[in-house]
Amino acid sequence: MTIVLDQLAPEVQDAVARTRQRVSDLHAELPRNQLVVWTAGNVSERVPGQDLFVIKPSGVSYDELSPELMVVCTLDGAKIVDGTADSLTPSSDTAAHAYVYRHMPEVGGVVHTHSTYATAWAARGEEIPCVLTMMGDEFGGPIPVGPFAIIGDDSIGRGIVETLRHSRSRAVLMQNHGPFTIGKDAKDAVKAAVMCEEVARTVHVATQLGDPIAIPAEIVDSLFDRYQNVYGQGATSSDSAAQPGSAASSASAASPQEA
Ligand SMILES: O=C(CO)[C@@H](O)[C@H](O)COP(=O)(O)O
Repeated sequence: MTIVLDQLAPEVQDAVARTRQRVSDLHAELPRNQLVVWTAGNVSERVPGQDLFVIKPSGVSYDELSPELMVVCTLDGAKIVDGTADSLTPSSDTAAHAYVYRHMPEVGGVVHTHSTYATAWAARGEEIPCVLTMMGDEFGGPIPVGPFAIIGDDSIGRGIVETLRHSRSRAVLMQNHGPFTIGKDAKDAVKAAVMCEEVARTVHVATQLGDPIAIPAEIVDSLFDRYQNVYGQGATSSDSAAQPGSAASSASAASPQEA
């Protein structure tokens, strides 16, 4: 059945418009944080309460992106009639993002970059060991490597889900490709992409100087618990809501159906 945005309920159209604005704005964070060059990388966000998500169009310059150009897709990765030109195709990673949304109901945002240091670890197929308190805080352990996967079908999404399902990390280094991150919303996933690159760079520098010292598992647990549950401006703020990967989110997440 063809879904036509203009024919959806007014509140759904409003939710789509707000998501388009957020996703468009967040794309500016990728070049601003030096995570991408040219048109590489992409951000998406689930439309709250709907089986829809918003993602950038493929191969369009970051300078030209605007809310009106953000493409609206079903969770199968099919573009709906969203008011953009039929010729405006969604990101080449749309199938991967869609797979994550279908299989990880707690995830509200997905980001992919080719940030230099994280991608260098991915090129070696090596996980980033947890040797920084920032990694314990943000990722709750090492940042894992996902399998080599072909672009365009479910392979990347399957690799992301299979890897992150067994990890507290919200970042995965897809081998020979680059980092994909997840979050409770797109902003949260962008933050994970920024943090992933930062720790990839620092741990790389550390390995050039000698052998980094691993942080004991029980201390990683306590760092993760404090940062996820106590850090910041109070337990009621949205920044301290259950994160994908945290115990709270795992407890509430439905079982993946198709993996
Ligand atoms: O690595 C890839 C393809 O997986 C992408 O990051 C491209 O670099 C950007 O693709 P579009 O989102 O513009 O299609």
